[in-house]
Amino acid sequence: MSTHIGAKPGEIAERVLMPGDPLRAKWIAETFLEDAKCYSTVRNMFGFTGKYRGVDVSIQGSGMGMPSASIYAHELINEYGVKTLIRVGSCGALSESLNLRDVIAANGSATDSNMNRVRFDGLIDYAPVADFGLLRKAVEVAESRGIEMHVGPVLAADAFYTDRPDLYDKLADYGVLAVEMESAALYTIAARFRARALTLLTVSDHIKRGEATTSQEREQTFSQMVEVALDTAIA
Ligand SMILES: O=P(O)(O)O[C@H]1O[C@H](CO)[C@@H](O)[C@H]1O
Ligand SMILES: O=c1cc[nH]c(=O)[nH]1
Repeated sequence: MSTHIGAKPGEIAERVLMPGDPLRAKWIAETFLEDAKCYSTVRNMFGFTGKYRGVDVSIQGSGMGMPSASIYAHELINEYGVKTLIRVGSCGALSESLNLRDVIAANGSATDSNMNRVRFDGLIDYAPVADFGLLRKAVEVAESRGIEMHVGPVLAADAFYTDRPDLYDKLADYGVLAVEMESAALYTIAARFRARALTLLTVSDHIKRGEATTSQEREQTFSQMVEVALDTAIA
């Protein structure tokens, strides 16, 4: 057991999908894996391991925001030997060219989080980026499945409810596709500990148009993103 994950050594696969929502983790495990077993219920942040096309894959909820996701990424890599982490999250579209349910691969992650300012003494604006091999594979998988993949940078924000919508507009001007809350921390921790990480997102909200999916849809309907993530994880 690690501090926040209740798995025994060997119970977590080298390849892990990480949704923020623990109930999305349960849905993914029950819907897409064979012989899925729950290895952790600590804090109700469920984790499961099963087989996808004969390969061991785990699904670990990571919670909302970078402090929570950092804990799970750190422990998965350092205490359980995880090598590949693919976040499967929801996001709010900033770009007018995106629609609800579009799938995004985040090649890089801007952030308003202070975590990397502390890491680098405020001297460096570290650029958290996706693992190129995983990104390329995800794009190939999406193409082969006929899924349009939008590749671009996202914002990893500390706040879900922002006081600065003007900054969202500015980021959109600079090509930032969407906002979510974990990718910068995931990319940074994976880089630090020599693991591979990618963030895939499904547009659950459109910030400019005020469109939104329901919480049930966020939990149980983002199949295209999950299938791309699973095919990428086992490639
Ligand atoms: O759907 P998940 O993976 O939780 O991701 C997004 O949804 C949560 C906010 O509703 C944040 O965690 C954000 O990053
Ligand atoms: O962080 C997030 C996730 C989904 N939708 C948003 O608007 N923000």
